[in-house]
Amino acid sequence: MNVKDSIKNLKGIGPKKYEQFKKIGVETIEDLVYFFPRDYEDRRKITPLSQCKDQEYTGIVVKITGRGMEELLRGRKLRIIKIPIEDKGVVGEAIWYNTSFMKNTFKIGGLYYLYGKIKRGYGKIQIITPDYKIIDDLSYKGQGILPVYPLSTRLTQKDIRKFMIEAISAVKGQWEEYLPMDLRKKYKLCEINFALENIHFPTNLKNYEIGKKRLIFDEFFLLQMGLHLIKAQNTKNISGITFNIDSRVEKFIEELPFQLTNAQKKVIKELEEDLSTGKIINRLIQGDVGSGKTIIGAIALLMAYLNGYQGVMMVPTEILAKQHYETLNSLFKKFNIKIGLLIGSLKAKDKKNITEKIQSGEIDIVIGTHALIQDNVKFNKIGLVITDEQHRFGVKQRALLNNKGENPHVLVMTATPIPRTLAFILYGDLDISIIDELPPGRKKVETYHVNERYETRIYNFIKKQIKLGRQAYIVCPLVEDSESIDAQSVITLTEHLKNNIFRDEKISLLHGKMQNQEKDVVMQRFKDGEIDILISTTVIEVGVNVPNATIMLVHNAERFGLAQLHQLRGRIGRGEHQSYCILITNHEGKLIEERMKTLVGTDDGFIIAEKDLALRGPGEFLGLRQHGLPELKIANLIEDVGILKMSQDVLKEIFQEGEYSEMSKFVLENLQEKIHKIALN
Ligand SMILES: Nc1ncnc2c1ncn2[C@@H]1O[C@H](COP(=O)(O)OP(=O)(O)OP(=O)(O)O)[C@@H](O)[C@H]1O
Repeated sequence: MNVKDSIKNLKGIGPKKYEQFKKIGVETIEDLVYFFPRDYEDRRKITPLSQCKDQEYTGIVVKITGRGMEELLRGRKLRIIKIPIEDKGVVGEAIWYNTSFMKNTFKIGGLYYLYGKIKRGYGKIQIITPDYKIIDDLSYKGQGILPVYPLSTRLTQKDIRKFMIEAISAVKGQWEEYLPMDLRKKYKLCEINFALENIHFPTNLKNYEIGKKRLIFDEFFLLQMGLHLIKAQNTKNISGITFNIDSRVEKFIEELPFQLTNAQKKVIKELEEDLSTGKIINRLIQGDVGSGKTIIGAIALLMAYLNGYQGVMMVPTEILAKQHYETLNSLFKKFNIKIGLLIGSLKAKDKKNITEKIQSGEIDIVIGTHALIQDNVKFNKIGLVITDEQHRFGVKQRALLNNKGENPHVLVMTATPIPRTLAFILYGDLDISIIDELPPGRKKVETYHVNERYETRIYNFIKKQIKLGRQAYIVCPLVEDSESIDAQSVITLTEHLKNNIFRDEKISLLHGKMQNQEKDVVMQRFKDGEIDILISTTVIEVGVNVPNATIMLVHNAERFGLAQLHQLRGRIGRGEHQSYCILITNHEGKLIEERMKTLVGTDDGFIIAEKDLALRGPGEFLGLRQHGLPELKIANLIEDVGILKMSQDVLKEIFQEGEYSEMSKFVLENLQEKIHKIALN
């Protein structure tokens, strides 16, 4: 038998069983062997019946001492089948429910191995619905370590175990090793056949660990190999638009009201190098909150413009789109650049007008939201696509925008630091630039974690700040009160504060349920200093830039993710004044305490992101179901970070002598199909 053969070749798999396996994605022997256990049962131990403990799962060796009895309970609905057992003079019962045939299954006087849950009480010892096996003599050593598979169809553990044993032995030794021996030795990775056998039926725990490590490695390695190949493909055959480095860019940078930080300079240099070589750039720019990503985007857009191409920037909210639109207009005052704003809330007539100008090339740079990816938006000559806050857009949306031109350059900007490990997997097809430095002169935001009892004191403090001319944000998790969620709401809190606390201050609210126009007016007034206190949901989370705001008060901080709180805190500390972030939690708990402590203790977004990821797991961390993470079968992004790093090292080593070295050819030839399956699906 071959690993590619259908599982129909296994004894006992008829059309019905086959259908069941198909449902869990298993059609070939290979699929089956790559269907990994979710857990194991240690069936090596045999406990004397007298020493079995209540509720314990264990194996026992017993003699069947008589015929089974059947009892009817609950108005004859429940049948209990009791089989008498005995071990060294101690007697007990094996129990089954509603399966009368069990009465006649056992040979009276026969010796059996039973594995199941023990129940003790009222002087009785019972073993509940155990697995059983007739054995020859008392020297029986148990069944070893048995796999427990995830069950979702009508297949039973017994079924899967049986077919697995058969499959593994049918293709024994046939799994092809793709890793060269010296690499395996260096990184202490076992041979693939050994790994696959020991992940299902480990001879001992050590071999299980060894096998598991190899398979986790494979999963990470193949995934990254796939991304590596996509990246190579993206850049190899298709040539990108070449942007000439224009001295006007240099001049523009010189005339900025501030000096670029070294980190910003480094990223600009990386961009210039990429853009002038004729390859297509696909680059992720990661920077912490307030690190100055907008100016990088602006410089890239300017380069496109000076080379005669249109540029586009897509952002996740209208507030942000408008803010960038204003920033770019003021930055590019000296140039004759036409900038357009395309957002969903424009009147149909204005939208039509803008799209026409985009198509005719009259508009050079477009800033917008999702409205940009509508079918009717066509570009004249697009050379650069920037998406801000990438992970709020799906991968598909990014592709739609990228496809609006002939291979435009792509820059992805994200303000939510993504832990390196995740970034490699989510954006493995992109080059990564990191801005790991804040503009000089920023004062560190002071962060405090308190409970509700401090509210009055905090409100007094806010009053003082407002007297000094500053502004404040107050964030709540809910828009309006909810019966099912016990948390502060924007509407109720605004009423309360207006009537009782801040009678003299100018106070306004902002939330996602308001009309776009209303939101704009409020935001604009806050920017202009006409509002002192803005009570808001997290609509202000990304990108909003009001340097005069110095207070961020978050109610029910326990309800937000760490990365999200860090983003909120990033709204302050953007000007010359000392800023304060106050996190009020309304529930207690060790985990809440630990999370708040992280925020109080550091303002490094990367450290916070790592911690958030570790505490909440990747799905929660990214906050979206469609987060683009591949489904991993055996590897765990948090627990197995060490192996992930190792797989990255191996990848480097394989390609260090070039794509066509003996080593990389060997690995690639053996892997083509697998890479496709894992990485490109
Ligand atoms: N090198 C610099 N020196 C001084 N100020 C700078 C520098 N670079 C950017 N800034 C200013 O810092 C502020 C924050 O920049 P920007 O809005 O680009 O941050 P960001 O990285 O987009 O942050 P966020 O993700 O929080 O919005 C802006 O007011 C910008 O003008």
